Amino acid sequence: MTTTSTATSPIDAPNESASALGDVLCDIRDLHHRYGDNVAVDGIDLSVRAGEIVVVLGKNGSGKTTLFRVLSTLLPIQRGSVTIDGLNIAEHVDAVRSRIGIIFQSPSLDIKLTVDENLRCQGALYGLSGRELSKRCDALLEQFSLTDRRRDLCQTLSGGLKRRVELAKGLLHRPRVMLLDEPSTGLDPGARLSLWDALQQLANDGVAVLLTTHLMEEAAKANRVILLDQGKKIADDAPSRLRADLGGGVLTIVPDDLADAKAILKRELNLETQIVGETLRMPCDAPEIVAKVSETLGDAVQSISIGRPNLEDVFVARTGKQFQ
Ligand SMILES: Nc1ncnc2c1ncn2[C@@H]1O[C@H](COP(=O)(O)OP(=O)(O)OP(=O)(O)O)[C@@H](O)[C@H]1O
Repeated sequence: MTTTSTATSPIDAPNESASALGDVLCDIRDLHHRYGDNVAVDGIDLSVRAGEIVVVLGKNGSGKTTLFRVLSTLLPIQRGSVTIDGLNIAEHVDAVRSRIGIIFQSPSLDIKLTVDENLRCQGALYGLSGRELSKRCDALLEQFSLTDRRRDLCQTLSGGLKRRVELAKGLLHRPRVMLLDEPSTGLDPGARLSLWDALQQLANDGVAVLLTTHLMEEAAKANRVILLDQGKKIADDAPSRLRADLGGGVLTIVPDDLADAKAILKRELNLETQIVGETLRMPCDAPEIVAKVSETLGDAVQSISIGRPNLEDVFVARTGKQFQ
C-alpha cells in the first residue's frame, strides 16, 4: 500500500490566457433542442474565439452530439441562436458550411480509396479543383506528416493515421471553426498526443476549435472546459480555474472493496467519501488524515493520497453525480 500527501498536478493547460485569442467565431445563445419530450440541449450559451480550444465534457446522453449536430447545421435550430463567423446559421446554411470543418465520432474516410483520393474527393465537394486543390492537398499532407502515405489505401492505415487524414480532410477548405465530436475515440495514447499537437497547431493558426471528449486528462489541456449535465451547461472556465475553485486538496483512496471501505470510513472516522471510478474521494486539506485512514483500513487498501482536485472532482462537486 502506498500513501502520499504531496500535491500532484495533472497535465497543465498549454495556454489559458485569453489575451492571445481573437474574435468570437462561434457564438451560441440560449440554445435549446428537444426530441419529442426529451430535452437534449437546455439553454446553452457559449462562445469560442479564434485561437481557442474549447472542450465540451459530459456523460453519455448529456447533449454533446446534439449540440454538435445543431452547430454543423445537420439539425435545425428549434430555439435560440448560433452564429459562425458572424453568420446566423439558420439563415446562411451554405456560407456557414463553408466556414466549418467537422469530424464526427464515426469515421468518414472511404477506406477503399487512397489518402490522396480521399482528400481530392472532399476538395471537389467544396468546389476546389486543379492546381489550387493539389497545392492544398500537398500542404495538408505535409502538415500532418502524411506525405509518404498519400498513395496508400486508407484501410492500411492505423487508427491514429486515419484520424490525421480526417483532420486534413476537415481542413481542406480552410474552415474558421473546427468541430470535433470525440476525435480521440479509438486512438492509443501516442496518437492522442499527436492529435492534440495538430489541434494546438490549428488554434495557433487562428482556428476556433470546439471538441467533445470523455477523457478528463484531455480536457485538462484545453483553454476552456464546458461541463454539460442533462443538456445544461454547469461550468465554463479554464481547467485550472475550475480545479482551483474547489480549493484545497482531494483525498483519494484505492481500497480493495469500495463499498466496504466507504462504510468503514463513515462509521469509524465519520468521513463522507464518494465513489469515483475505482476510488473513494473527498475534499481534504489535512495530511494527517492519511495516517488515520491507513490505520483504519489496514491491509484492505492499496493506496491513499492527497492531491489537487481534477476535473472529475469538479463534475462530482457541481452535480453530486459520478462522471462515469
Ligand atoms: N435522434 C434522437 N431521437 C431521440 N432522442 C435522441 C436522439 N438523439 C439523442 N437523443 C437523446 O438526447 C439526449 C442527448 O443525446 P446526445 O447523443 O446528444 O448526448 P451525448 O452527450 O452526445 O451522448 P454520448 O456521449 O453517448 O454520445 C439523450 O437523452 C439521447 O437519448
